[in-house]
Amino acid sequence: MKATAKAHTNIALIKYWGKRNESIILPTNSSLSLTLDGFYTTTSVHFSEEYTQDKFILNERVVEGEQYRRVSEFLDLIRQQAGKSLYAKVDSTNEVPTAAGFASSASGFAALAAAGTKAIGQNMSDRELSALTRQGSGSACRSIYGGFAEWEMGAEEDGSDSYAVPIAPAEHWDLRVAAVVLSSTAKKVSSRAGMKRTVETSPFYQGWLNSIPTDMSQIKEGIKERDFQKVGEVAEANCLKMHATTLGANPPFTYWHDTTMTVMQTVRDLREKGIPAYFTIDAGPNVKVLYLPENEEVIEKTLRNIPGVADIRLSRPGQGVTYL
Ligand SMILES: O=C(O)C[C@@](O)(CF)CCOP(=O)(O)OP(=O)(O)O
Repeated sequence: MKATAKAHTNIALIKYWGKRNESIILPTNSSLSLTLDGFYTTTSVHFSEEYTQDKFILNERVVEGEQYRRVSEFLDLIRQQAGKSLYAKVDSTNEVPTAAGFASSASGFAALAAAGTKAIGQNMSDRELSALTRQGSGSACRSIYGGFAEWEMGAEEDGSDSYAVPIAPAEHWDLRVAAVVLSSTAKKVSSRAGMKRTVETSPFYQGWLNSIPTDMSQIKEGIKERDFQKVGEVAEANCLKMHATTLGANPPFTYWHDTTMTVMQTVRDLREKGIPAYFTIDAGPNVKVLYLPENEEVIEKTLRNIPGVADIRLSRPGQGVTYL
């Protein structure tokens, strides 16, 4: 009983930032992302009676500790849903330059969910697979689909209506993303810890939640119309509101380093010069820049010249989960 699946990471344009339920990962707000072609995980899962415990291999190295525990607990969910008690060997290869500030957990859990359910003999709908993936890592549930996907927060407390739905396929719009990798490697607050502290202590948090419905309807309109200015403005403002909540947390924190802000200013300067570009930032110092294909050369050159920038990784819209 073996299967292999491939899933891409995604970049949130409307951020998931807060849980209303930590144990089954239910969010406080809906979010929307673009699946990216450049970064992906390939995972094979083999369930067999020969195994006396789960085994997790990542990029040809045996994984133990917290990362192993999260994978083994996720396999428990798959075993439970299938009514089986077989152990498994999980073999994953990440084409996600973890340093690029992309949540490799997004492509990782989406590929694991797809390969694991297939291997154990469960044929799930995309929504069921997304709801399962959500319990591994929230943002991963959006990677089931290619192109633009919305993770509907749902209202049920058992999470049965909290999963991602497709908004537009990758072919709908060739929107490009440049990941600006900074050389700074200072320890950061994880997205899980960062959103928990913010939800629990930031006086700005309710303001963040209040702004989501309008942001979401605006950005979906912009995607439908392929209106780059509208999508870019909403995404950039949404990211700034998310990060504003961390400044009000107790204790306060920010993910931004000095080079983060230099990149943000450079993107604003590009707009001043008539080159449309917008930034978004997740739970780390790295910046992702949205741009249009015709400006790829000037965008890459400008970003690469910023002191403190280690690398630029370009990406196009990517496909949803596939079985190999
Ligand atoms: O991707 C986004 O919507 C925005 C973020 O990347 C941060 F900016 C959150 C990602 O959180 P995730 O790693 O999915 O958390 P988990 O559910 O605790 O595993």
